[in-house]
Amino acid sequence: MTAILAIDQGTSGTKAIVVDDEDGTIAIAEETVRPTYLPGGGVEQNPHELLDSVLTAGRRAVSTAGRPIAAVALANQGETVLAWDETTGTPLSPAIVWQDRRAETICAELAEHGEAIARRTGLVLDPYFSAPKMAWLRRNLTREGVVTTTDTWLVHHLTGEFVTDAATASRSLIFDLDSAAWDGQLADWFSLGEERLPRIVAGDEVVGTTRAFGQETPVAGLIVDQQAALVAEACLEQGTAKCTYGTGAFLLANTGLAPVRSSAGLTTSVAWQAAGQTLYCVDGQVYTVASAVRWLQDLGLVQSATDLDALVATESEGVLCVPAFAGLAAPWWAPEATATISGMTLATRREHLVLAVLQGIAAQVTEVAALVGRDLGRPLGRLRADGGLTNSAALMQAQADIAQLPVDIYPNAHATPLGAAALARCALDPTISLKEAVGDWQPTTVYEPRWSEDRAQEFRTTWAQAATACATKGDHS
Ligand SMILES: O=P(O)(O)OC[C@H](O)CO
Repeated sequence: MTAILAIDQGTSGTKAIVVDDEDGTIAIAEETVRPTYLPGGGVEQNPHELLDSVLTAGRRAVSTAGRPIAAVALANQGETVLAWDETTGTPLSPAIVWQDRRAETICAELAEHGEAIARRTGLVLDPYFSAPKMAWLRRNLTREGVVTTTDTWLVHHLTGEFVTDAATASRSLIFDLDSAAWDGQLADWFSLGEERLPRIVAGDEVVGTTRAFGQETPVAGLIVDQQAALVAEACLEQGTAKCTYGTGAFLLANTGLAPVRSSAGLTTSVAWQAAGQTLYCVDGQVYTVASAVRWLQDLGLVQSATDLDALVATESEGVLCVPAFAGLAAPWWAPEATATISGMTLATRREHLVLAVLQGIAAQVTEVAALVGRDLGRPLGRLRADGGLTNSAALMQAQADIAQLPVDIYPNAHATPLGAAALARCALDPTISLKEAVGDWQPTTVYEPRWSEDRAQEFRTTWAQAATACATKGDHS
């Protein structure tokens, strides 16, 4: 019986679970964290709040589980950065969240290197990734201390080590995808050449030990949250794909041992490093999903995400939403794009707005899914889905309808921590394969497309035109 504490430090909250290889998930604790949205596209978090949430949720889960834990695993937001003092661990800046777009100026200045950066990193020169944010932070906030992604800081607090995992490093724009190592030339371009960068570790590596959750325990299973969900959903073979519907939606497809460069405007990253191998994935992003629902809540149109299905209209009556509340990612890469809702009349009710937002999210995921299929050389046959918003039948049905794909709902609300836990299990026992650590799963629900192909195609065409209009409206170049 081996119990693992797996912590998912996400944008809107931190979830800690204790998962046992015999009894499954035996304890869950969650802490909300609140990003601050600033004018000009800034999105920040209080680092103390992040650390407190990790410690509080982790300790509560361990205490509820009431049994010793063999390892602590940590999934992180991927591209969120902060400056901190390496001796004391004290934060020297707010955490600059992945949704923050203020590093756009940094990217614009490096435009002439855009192609070379894309070739070497598999990413697109966009403020979403961590290096532009690190450079922006250095220029505007502080030159003191080290500047890293949040995982490095959290793990330093737990273990005293200075590390990040290969998947997180691959989200930076200063990481060479083929050699899976930091790239000095790229770091120079971002004026980060003098920075002390963390040691890159594998997902199945024990990086140190912590006493933060009781007795001394190894820390292993470091990974980006999206990649962790890819592991949990057993997307272990080339060509398998999942979409997580959280703060944003992230569709990732495993491309195996080959870092396939997207010809379709998607990004390529390390999926995970384990058993001495580096696996890669291609991914597309919808920046605002739960954030878009939160916006509906803030306007008083819905009370909570659980209201969506009760309030949604059956037909949108021509109301169309492009939910680009924090710019548009793949394949538009338009950080300045803003959301639009069109087609409203005096007969438009909040139910239509709710449906339009849900359809807008599903349409954006659909465009990404189609491009993933292009990069894989064959269309996706089905879509595995996890994340809090898979609870909305209206969203999932819209997804199946618009994408014309069956959507398989992952049966567990904790895909991300489960993926990190699987890697930690492999770290504790290298004789276990990742496949064995993950196990099989059956969808709780399968949403089959109900729309005709023609209707889906017509909707996609209209929506894509609206998205392109949003993307070009924000383009001042
Ligand atoms: O915090 P989440 O779960 O919305 O995920 C954040 C993403 O990984 C950002 O790239």
